[in-house]
Amino acid sequence: MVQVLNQIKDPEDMKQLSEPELEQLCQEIREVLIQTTAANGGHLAPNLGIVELTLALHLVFRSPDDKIVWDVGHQSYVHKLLTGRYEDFHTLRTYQGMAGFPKRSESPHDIFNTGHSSTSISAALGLAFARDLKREDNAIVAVIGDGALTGGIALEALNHAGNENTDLIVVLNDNKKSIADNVGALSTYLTRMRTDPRYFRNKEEMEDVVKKIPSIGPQVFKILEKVKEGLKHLMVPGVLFEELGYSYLGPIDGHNLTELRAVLDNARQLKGPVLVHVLTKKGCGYEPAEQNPGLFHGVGPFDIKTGKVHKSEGPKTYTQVFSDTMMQLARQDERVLAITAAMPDGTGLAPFAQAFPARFYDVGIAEQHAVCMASALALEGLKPVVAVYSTFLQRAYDQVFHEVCLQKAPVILALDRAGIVGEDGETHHGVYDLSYLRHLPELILMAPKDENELQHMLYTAYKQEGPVAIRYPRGKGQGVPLDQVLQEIPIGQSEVLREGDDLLLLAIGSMVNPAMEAAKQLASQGIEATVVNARYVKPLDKDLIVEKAQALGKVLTVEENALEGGFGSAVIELLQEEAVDCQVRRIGIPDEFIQHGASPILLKDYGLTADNIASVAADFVGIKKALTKRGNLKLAPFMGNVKVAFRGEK
Ligand SMILES: Cc1ncc(C[n+]2csc(CCOP(=O)(O)OP(=O)(O)O)c2C)c(N)n1
Ligand SMILES: CC(=O)[C@@H](O)[C@H](O)COP(=O)(O)O
Ligand SMILES: [Mg+2]
Repeated sequence: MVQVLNQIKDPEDMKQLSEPELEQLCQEIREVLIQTTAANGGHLAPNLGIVELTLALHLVFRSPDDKIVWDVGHQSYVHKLLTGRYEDFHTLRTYQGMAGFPKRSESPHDIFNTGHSSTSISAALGLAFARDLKREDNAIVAVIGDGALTGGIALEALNHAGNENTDLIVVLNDNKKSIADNVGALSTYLTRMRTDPRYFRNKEEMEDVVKKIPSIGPQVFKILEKVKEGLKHLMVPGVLFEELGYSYLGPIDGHNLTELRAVLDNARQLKGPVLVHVLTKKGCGYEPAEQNPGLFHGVGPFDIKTGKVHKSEGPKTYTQVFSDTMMQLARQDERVLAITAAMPDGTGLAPFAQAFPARFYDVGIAEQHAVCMASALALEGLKPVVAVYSTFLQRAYDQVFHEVCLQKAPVILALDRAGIVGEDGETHHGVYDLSYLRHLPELILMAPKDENELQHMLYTAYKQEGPVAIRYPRGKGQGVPLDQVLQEIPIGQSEVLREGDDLLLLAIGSMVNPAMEAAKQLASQGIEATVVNARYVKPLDKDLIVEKAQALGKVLTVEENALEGGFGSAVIELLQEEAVDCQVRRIGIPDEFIQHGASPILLKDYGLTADNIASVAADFVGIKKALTKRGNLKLAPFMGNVKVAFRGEK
């Protein structure tokens, strides 16, 4: 029963609470987190682990004047609950409800939008410089996880800030976990600090160390006396963060509110960059999440009592089929390697990692490095597959261009979560890859209509001697039978699924089956569509598209990608180059960001359904009939006839 949390309309309200009330608040927050994510899904374990730390931050600092930046932002639920959003929290991650990440539009306490990892220190440094330039006097705090700290941009900012004289606090939330176990030398270093008793010098030892510093020692000691409580947390000089220019406080027990408050209070008083190292337990307070923080990192609806995630029946996911095919290829060819940027489970590479540990690389949250490293491996004759979410490959665009395509390196980019991903929302939808990849020379770019085609495409990619990207959606496949023998799909060859005289429905990837459905609906209205599964965005099946467009005069392209520069754009460019006299309409994502919510709702919103394809197609063909009646069959020059339609627009 919530008694304290509902009284907190602003973090300042917490400052009146007694210690037992604060304890009660922590408990209530954990209950609300569990109940809400059990119903809606969400990032439970990261939030359970950061309850006391978030309370301490809001008790010590004065948000929003003091600015707290949450890295990734998946752990900002507690912050949301403490900043006046308890009443609406039940709408978390639902359509038109509260976002699962910080949003400036949602609250003045959300200082910087996040979702993609490792930006908090850069953002905080920018905020700190702005404060200095404006001669303001507020604290700036970046809260970053040990996983996010493996990201290149975090290290770039850490490097920069350490050499600057500006006041900035970096709170490192170290729970030893990224989504899976954290990786890398920094992570090993942090683990050593957690466990090696030499790092836990007591206060007396510290006093001795400081006093012994020639000439300045006693002075420094006097200053440190002022921050007495924090003194016992001061690390010996020489540790990494001190060397980088930070005053290091830690490691601190991240579940001890009193200690956290004392140390953060000290951090607030120190000048220059400060790093507060906080040790937390991911999933703290809910046994199933403590036992399996990976599963409860980002979890679907589950049963609170048993901790069992609600089963969703149905066919294998695209990810599972990708995973199985990788295993098959790896068994046949020892040159096949798998690379992930901190997502072994999400990308389906965990079984590969188990079976072929020597051929598996988890590079941390380092997409740029993953792609560049893959290029070098490929140039050495190996067969690297970088499995990455479409949205996160955006981080490595330049590596795809510079390291992979320019050198014609036969790297396979397996882009999972392409298209609308649902509840994670605008930062995570993978709706730009066709646009940001298709203009790169040398790259072959494909998208399967179903999971069976995915396995053949992966095999086809494996057979190539240049770079290939395959994009496929989040979630279940179509439930089609999977061929036992992998086959190459000729490069640039599309597939005619249905012949009709009234228009060409030209679809790519996840939109092929809705297009076929639409064709069936149209047939019942007397409209016969030719349906083509394009398969390749690059190279396009030029001859077939030109031939059909010329013959039918009307082309409706359908894609789960931004219209700007996407598949439909490629088709328009082709038809214009070939001076084909026809009309084109496109269905896809318009020039706006897509919010969060269940995927079927969002797909419907954007007209990415069989019903809407049928309705746009019927309208398209209807125009032709009207023109014919007026005896005006002559179509204007091609470009003038391009009509973009989405959301059933007439
Ligand atoms: C650029 C980018 N790559 C990958 C991800 C996926 N991702 C989200 S959270 C996360 C792990 C973060 O670990 P950490 O920062 O330690 O936070 P924790 O969940 O442990 O609190 C990953 C890999 C992402 N959000 N952004
Ligand atoms: C915060 C983050 O970026 C990931 O945890 C992401 O939410 C995972 O998404 P999937 O659930 O699609 O694996
Ligand atoms: Mg972590």
